Amino acid sequence: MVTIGEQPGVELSARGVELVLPGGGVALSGIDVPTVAPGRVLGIAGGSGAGKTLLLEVLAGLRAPRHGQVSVRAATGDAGHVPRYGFVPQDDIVHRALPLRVALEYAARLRGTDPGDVPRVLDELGLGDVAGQPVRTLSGGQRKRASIAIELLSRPRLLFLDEPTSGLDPPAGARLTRYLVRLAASGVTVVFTTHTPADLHHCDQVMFIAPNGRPGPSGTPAELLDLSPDGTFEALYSMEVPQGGEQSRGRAPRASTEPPLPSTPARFSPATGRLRQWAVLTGRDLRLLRHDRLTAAITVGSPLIIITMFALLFRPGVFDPARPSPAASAMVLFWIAFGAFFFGLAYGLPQICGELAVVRRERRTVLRLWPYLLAKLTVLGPVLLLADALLLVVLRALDRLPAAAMSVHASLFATTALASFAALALGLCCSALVSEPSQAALVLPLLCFPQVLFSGAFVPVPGMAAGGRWISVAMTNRWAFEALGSGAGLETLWRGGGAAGRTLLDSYGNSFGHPAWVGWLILAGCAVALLTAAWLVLRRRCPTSAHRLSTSDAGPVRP
Ligand SMILES: Nc1ncnc2c1ncn2[C@@H]1O[C@H](COP(=O)(O)OP(=O)(O)OP(=O)(O)O)[C@@H](O)[C@H]1O
Repeated sequence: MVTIGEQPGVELSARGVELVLPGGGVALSGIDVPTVAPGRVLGIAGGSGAGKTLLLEVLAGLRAPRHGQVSVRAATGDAGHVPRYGFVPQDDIVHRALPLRVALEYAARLRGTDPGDVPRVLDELGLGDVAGQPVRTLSGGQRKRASIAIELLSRPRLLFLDEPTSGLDPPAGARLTRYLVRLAASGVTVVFTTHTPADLHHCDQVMFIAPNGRPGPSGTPAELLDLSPDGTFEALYSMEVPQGGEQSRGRAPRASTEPPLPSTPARFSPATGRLRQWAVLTGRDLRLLRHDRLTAAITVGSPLIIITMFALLFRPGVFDPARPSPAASAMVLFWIAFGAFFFGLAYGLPQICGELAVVRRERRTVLRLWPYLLAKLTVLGPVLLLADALLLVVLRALDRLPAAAMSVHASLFATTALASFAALALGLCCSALVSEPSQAALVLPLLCFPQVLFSGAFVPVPGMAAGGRWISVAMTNRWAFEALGSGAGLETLWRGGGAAGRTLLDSYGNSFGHPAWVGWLILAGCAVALLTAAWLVLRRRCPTSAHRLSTSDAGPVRP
């Protein structure tokens, strides 16, 4: 039994891994991973596209192999024990707008670890001097170390790193590899992929993946160099060994020239429950807005610009019961409905796609999706409510809305608020579906057009073709427009509006005949359904790991 501090070490091995890609191609076949003892380093090498990342993901439990078995065993003899593990992806994925220390503090809180540990981890990785800098201003090598720092916060016992030295100059790469060796000497089992043969000299064990995911040679660096026809690692890249070939016998513990890192046990909060995650994520979203000034300015500024445009566009007095202007009153209400929809959609669309990689990474360890989505609503909801309220107050103050009882204005506000929330949920759902903010920008007009065309404002629902009527049922803007019309008493106004009013009453039929709360129920239902859809999309796109991090380090093994 091997125990590090209060934590047991972790042993990793795999046999006969075969992985099939979604398209049906076999990416890995017959791959054996030699047993990596606690506190040892395994380097995975191979040509570009050989399957190193895929194998790392299989070992980390992020992909299920078609055949074969991965064994991750805490060296306690307790089969139900789940070791803490970390996965550092190839890209340096950290919120770039945040100062490094702040980004790490939020990562620590999310994982239920002590944010007070952040300075120690930063110092260990030589990042203390740049702790206050926004992540986007760090060099490539510093960002790589920042990415590793995030995983170290939860003191993993098993650490996977995908090409940690890529993009670094040779001395920086060597420093990072030596750091990993020291980390291993403190009891962490380290597995990393690399394109740099020099990295392999630092490993306890090395395995090659031959082209097309076939098994390559494996063993200690010395054994492999003996095997190599020219005594270099480079000659082993294309070498294939028969399936089930001899595995590494391992080697005696390495005598490190540098002292191992301290292995003090981490201080964990009892759990990162949903409520705590929601609070941390809400704080982080607020902080992101604060540090990303341009986004904050657009968030606050765009409703102000739209409200100003509405104020300039509409004439005053169209709701005057003595001299109503029926067609103009319908247009005012439609554009209010569309404004509320647009605020919500424009806020929601950029939210997830810009940080999908971060979500994916956090999801592998601790992130729960409902707290994540609810944090977005918590931060953006009040801004939306404020924008909707301001829209109505300004238009009423300028006599673009009826001089009616408070209850009428409350009804209009409830409609715009629900329309905005439904659109926000639509925006979040589409944001989860696309991969890039640029794609989200392309989706914006595609989502807006049908909401204008099929809202029933320009072509009243009774006048639409059958297909259009069906589509209009799915348009939140239709229900918002009708609820606004009902709440503002559009039918009563039009009855007193002479021939023009009567014509409109005929063409709009029963559009405003139902009470506003019917529209509210539909809008609320749409918001819940779209938010659930966003959750489902995220669940599919951001899988959890089979050995997902348990911050209490005592949960059961997941199947
Ligand atoms: N999601 C996917 N769908 C289809 N093919 C994929 C997917 N992920 C990886 N592949 C393919 O599987 C093969 C192995 O990919 P992998 O990323 O593991 O290679 P790698 O050895 O890490 O390469 P590199 O060193 O260039 O990063 C590649 O041919 C890649 O195109």
